[in-house]
Amino acid sequence: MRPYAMMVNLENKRCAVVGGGQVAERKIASLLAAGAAVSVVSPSCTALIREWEQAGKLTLRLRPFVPDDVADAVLVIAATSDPAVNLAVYEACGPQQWINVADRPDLCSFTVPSVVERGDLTVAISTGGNNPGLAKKMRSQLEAWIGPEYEDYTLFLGKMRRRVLALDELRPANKRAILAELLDDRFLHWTRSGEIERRDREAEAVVAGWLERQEET
Ligand SMILES: C[C@@]1(CC(=O)O)C2=NC(=C\c3[nH]c(c(CCC(=O)O)c3CC(=O)O)Cc3[nH]c(c(CC(=O)O)c3CCC(=O)O)/C=C3\N/C(=C\2)[C@@H](CCC(=O)O)[C@]3(C)CC(=O)O)/[C@H]1CCC(=O)O
Ligand SMILES: NC(=O)c1ccc[n+]([C@@H]2O[C@H](COP(=O)([O-])OP(=O)(O)OC[C@H]3O[C@@H](n4cnc5c(N)ncnc54)[C@H](O)[C@@H]3O)[C@@H](O)[C@H]2O)c1
Repeated sequence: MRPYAMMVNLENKRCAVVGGGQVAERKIASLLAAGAAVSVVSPSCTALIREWEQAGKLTLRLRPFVPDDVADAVLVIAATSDPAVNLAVYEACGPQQWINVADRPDLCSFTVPSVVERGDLTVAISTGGNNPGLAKKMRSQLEAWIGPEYEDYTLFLGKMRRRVLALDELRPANKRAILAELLDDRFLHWTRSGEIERRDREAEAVVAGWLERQEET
């Protein structure tokens, strides 16, 4: 199996998590962050899952799993400590549901990567199930390299890209040249050092320079 990596919009999508331990908690945290409509079923759960329930962030059924619990979910995670229950969750799912079985990579129709998040910038690491510890280790190595400044830097590049693409008077080749120049490290450097006004001014100067050059030719 060769996986297909994609970014999924889970806003308001029904997601069922079976189990309420540490693994379920980690998976639930990322589902909630993605705006999913999460329901959890488990006879016991962590304090944080209980807090989420009390804050109205998810629905919680404090009892053992029954097959009907996953009937209307588009995405299902089986993360109990009982392999027989995890298998029963898998068997309760149809081929149209996305299923993750925490202790059975072979049954998963999707697995969860380790993720570096900097606002709209996402870097996902999967080892194809070979060693999740390696994915976690690489995440912390990448986090040291891709610092918090990348959140603002990504927004800056997004804003400039939209601005440049909307300039009807610019020829497509010149738009590409500006976008390439804006990716120069000096703009990252100014974001990192907090020289935001300078960065934005220099970016505008790049755009103005190409507009001028175009008029001359
Ligand atoms: C990345 C991450 C995402 C997340 O879960 O959010 C994730 N596991 C993480 C951590 C982690 N998991 C485990 C350890 C203990 C050390 C060890 O055993 O190695 C640690 C490290 C720790 O906790 O410190 C144990 C473990 N994991 C799986 C099995 C079953 C098996 O392999 O058979 C067992 C043995 C259970 C047992 O012993 O009973 C299976 C899966 N775990 C995956 C994802 C998928 C494959 C990802 C890939 O392609 O690499 C897959 C296939 C299914 C899935 O869960 O989607 C998250 C790091 C998040 C982060 O911090 O960045
Ligand atoms: N995929 C991963 O990332 C990963 C990482 C570590 C462990 N695991 C596997 O995931 C399993 C869960 O790990 P954990 O640390 O969260 O365990 P845990 O013991 O902290 O939690 C297990 C949870 O399962 C619930 N549970 C037990 N029987 C149930 C039932 N019949 N119906 C519903 N819920 C039930 C318990 O109430 C508990 O909340 C482990 O057994 C391990 O094999 C997977």
